[in-house]
Amino acid sequence: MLGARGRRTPSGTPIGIDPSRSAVRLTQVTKEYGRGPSAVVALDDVSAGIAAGSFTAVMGPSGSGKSTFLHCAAGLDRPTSGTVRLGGEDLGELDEKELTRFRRTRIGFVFQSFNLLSSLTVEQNITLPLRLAGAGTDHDSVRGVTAAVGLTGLLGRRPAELSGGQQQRVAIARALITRPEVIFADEPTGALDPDTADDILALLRQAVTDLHQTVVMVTHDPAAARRTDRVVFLAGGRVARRLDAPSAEQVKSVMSELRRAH
Ligand SMILES: Nc1ncnc2c1ncn2[C@@H]1O[C@H](COP(=O)(O)OP(=O)(O)OP(=O)(O)O)[C@@H](O)[C@H]1O
Repeated sequence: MLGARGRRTPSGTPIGIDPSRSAVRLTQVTKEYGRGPSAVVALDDVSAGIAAGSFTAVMGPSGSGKSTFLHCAAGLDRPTSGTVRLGGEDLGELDEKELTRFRRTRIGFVFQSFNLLSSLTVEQNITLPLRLAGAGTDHDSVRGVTAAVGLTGLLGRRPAELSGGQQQRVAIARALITRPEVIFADEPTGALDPDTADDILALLRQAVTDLHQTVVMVTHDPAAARRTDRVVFLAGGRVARRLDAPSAEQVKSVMSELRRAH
């Protein structure tokens, strides 16, 4: 059901999530931009695991390393040192071509700005990852995914003929179509009004609960973080706190603490 929060064990772990099985694991990841005195350490010896089948938010003050974390975890950027394992694969061992193929077939992305191709129809946008991966289009799964995200009847439209919320639904359908091991979302509700944002969060929750996907989302919004199973807080490029089954109030309070401290 849309918007349903997963049931939890007494310890707070959502039922269905196996915390011992990481979909993504970062081990001692450091990422430096630039060299010498002007070098910036965006991630500083970060170790973190994302449980398979969980919905995780990454939060932290501006400049704390959230985007860098997401980019390194998703193989969009390479750490300066440390390892990232996703679905049993050490991303550092893949060359550029293998990494590109890995991203296309095993990872889904959702961005704040939707990143749809304006000249393609909704259906063509959704099936693009399959075509890029050289896979055939399975019409049943396209119908299944478009129905799940509420886009039935809009497949022939172009992005400019859709609302922001509908465009983000297309982006989520496009991320789901390959049944990736992990979906990474960078501020997916940042450009949407609160009601539409809530619908999109419900959809991401549904992908976790009903489709058993793993979703990792960077957000600034405590109301969005409240919908997740766990929040990983970064501060100064390090993991500062973790919060399971977070309430918006708890998230706000940790965020104020971290802003004061950094
Ligand atoms: N390409 C880059 N070159 C140099 N420094 C960078 C680069 N990208 C990020 N940084 C720096 O790395 C640090 C972490 O940046 P990052 O974008 O990961 O933080 P963030 O938490 O996502 O920030 P925000 O919430 O403002 O988007 C910041 O100090 C930033 O200025």
